[in-house]
Amino acid sequence: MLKLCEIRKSYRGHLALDGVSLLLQPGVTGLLGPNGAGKSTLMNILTDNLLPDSGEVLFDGIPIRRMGKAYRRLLGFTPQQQGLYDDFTGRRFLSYMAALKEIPRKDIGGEVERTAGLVNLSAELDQRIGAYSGGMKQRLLIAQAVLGDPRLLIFDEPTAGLDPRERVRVRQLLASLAQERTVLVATHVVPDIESIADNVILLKSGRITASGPPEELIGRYAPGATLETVYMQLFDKEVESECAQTEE
Ligand SMILES: Nc1ncnc2c1ncn2[C@@H]1O[C@H](COP(=O)(O)OP(=O)(O)OP(=O)(O)O)[C@@H](O)[C@H]1O
Repeated sequence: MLKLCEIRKSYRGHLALDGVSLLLQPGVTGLLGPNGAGKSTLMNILTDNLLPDSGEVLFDGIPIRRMGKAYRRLLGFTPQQQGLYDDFTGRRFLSYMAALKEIPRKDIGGEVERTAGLVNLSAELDQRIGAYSGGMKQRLLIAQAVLGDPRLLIFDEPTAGLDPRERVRVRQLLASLAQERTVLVATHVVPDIESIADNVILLKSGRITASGPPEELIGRYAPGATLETVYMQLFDKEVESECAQTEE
C-alpha cells in the first residue's frame, strides 16, 4: 500500500502540489485533472524521480527515499513520451529494459516471453518496433512496465492517440493487471478510466478536489450522468470564470 502524506512541491516559487495526501490500494486508481493540475509532478514524486519540498511517500509504512533500489524493483512506470527505438525488435527492447532493471541474465528470456504474452505481442516480438501500430507500441510499453512483476504500476496517458479498438484492449489489460497489483493511471480520457477504476482522484491546481469510486462521485456531483460530467462540473467552472475575466 502506498501512502502520500501532505506532499508539497514548488518550481521556482510556483506551487505545483499543495499538500496532497492519498492512499493507493490494489486495483485501478484514475488520476484526472486539467493541464497543469500537477499530475506529472505527482507521478514523478511517486516514482522517486523528484523529491517533494515537504511531505512523505510511504510504501507499506516505509519512506520510499529510504528504500532506494528496493522501491524501484516494486515499481513499473510507463511515461507519456514514448521513447521507443524503431530499429529494435520488440524482443530486443524488452531484453534491454530487463537488463536495465537488473533482472538476472538467465531469467531475461523467460521474462520477455511472459510479459509479451500478457500484452498479446508474442507473435510480433521479432518484428521491428518501427513497424508496430500505435496500439502495439503502447502494449509494448506496458509489457516493459510489467517486467520483473512489480506490485505497483504507474501509467501516464496509456490510451492517448489510440483507435477505439486498441483503447478497449489497453483498458482491459490495465484492469486485468490490477487484479493483483496497485495501478495508477493518469489520463485526460475520462471514459477510459470510468469503466475500470476502483477509485478516482480529481486534481486541480495541485490540490485534490474530490476522490472516491466513480459511482460515488457521480452520485455526489452528477446523479444519473457520467464521470465525464463530474469532471466538467468540477473543472469547467474554472475555465468559464477565467474566460469571463478575460472578457471583462
Ligand atoms: N520543471 C518545471 N519547472 C517549472 N514549472 C514546472 C515544471 N514542471 C511543471 N511545472 C509547473 O507545475 C504545474 C504542474 O505541472 P504538471 O506538469 O505536474 O501538471 P500536469 O497535470 O501533469 O499537466 P499536463 O496534463 O499538461 O501534463 C504547472 O503549472 C507547470 O507549469
